[in-house]
Amino acid sequence: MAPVEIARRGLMLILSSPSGAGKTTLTRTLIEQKELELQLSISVTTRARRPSEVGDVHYHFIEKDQFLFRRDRGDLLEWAEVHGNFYGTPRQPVEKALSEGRDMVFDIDWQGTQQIVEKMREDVVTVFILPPSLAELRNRLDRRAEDAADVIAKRLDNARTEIARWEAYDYVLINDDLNQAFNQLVAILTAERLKRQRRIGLEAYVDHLLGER
Ligand SMILES: Nc1ncnc2c1ncn2[C@@H]1O[C@H](COP(=O)(O)OP(=O)(O)OP(=O)(O)O)[C@@H](O)[C@H]1O
Ligand SMILES: Nc1nc2c(ncn2[C@@H]2O[C@H](COP(=O)(O)O)[C@@H](O)[C@H]2O)c(=O)[nH]1
Repeated sequence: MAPVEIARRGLMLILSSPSGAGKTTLTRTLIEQKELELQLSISVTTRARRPSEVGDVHYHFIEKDQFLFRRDRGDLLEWAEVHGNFYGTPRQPVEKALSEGRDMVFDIDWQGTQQIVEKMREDVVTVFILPPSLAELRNRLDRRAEDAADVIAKRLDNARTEIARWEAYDYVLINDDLNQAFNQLVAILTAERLKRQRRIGLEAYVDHLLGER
């Protein structure tokens, strides 16, 4: 017999952390696992592209005037200034995915998370990623070797203020062992996908079940 499919609303899985705690690594690993059927929300940013990044894959890299134009036209679901650059989530792909029952993953900061939670609480699952220590956070940013020393210093300066936001999140993970953190994320996703409120097809399914002879 074919497995029973229950219609479900799409969900928005949001990951935030101080710079270097590992949310990009975790997000990319989630997306690479095709069976998880997650779509990445590709943000617009005014930040310069890192050597390892590909435009329109990791970010849509745009100029500040374009960013402000898109923001003021209402194209962004949320936006924030982070570490001296502008970042925002394009609204249209999110609305399309959710209306089609597909799930999206977001790598955004606490300010953007707050804005999306205010607008769409029922569809949002928020996860804060903590590092095992501040020393390891510094090591990771150094080892990543993608940002200039002054950029790394600014990000480390901001880390304490960002970490202070952990209590606003539904789940908090410590990304010490990457595999463990990844498995914990998948467990969160699995449980959230099973939430009764999201499974809009359950009522019809139960009606059908009870109608059986
Ligand atoms: N559990 C882990 N153990 C060791 N290194 C890790 C772990 N998780 C991530 N890293 C490494 O740490 C560095 C920072 O990770 P990543 O870029 O994912 O952080 P981030 O939170 O997305 O940072 P940013 O906000 O600056 O984009 C990367 O080089 C990544 O490979
Ligand atoms: N509010 C938003 N924050 C975003 C978005 N895209 C990324 N980010 C956050 O910015 C910082 C820095 O990112 P980096 O790629 O320059 O290291 C990090 O906290 C991201 O989560 C967004 O669309 N909105």
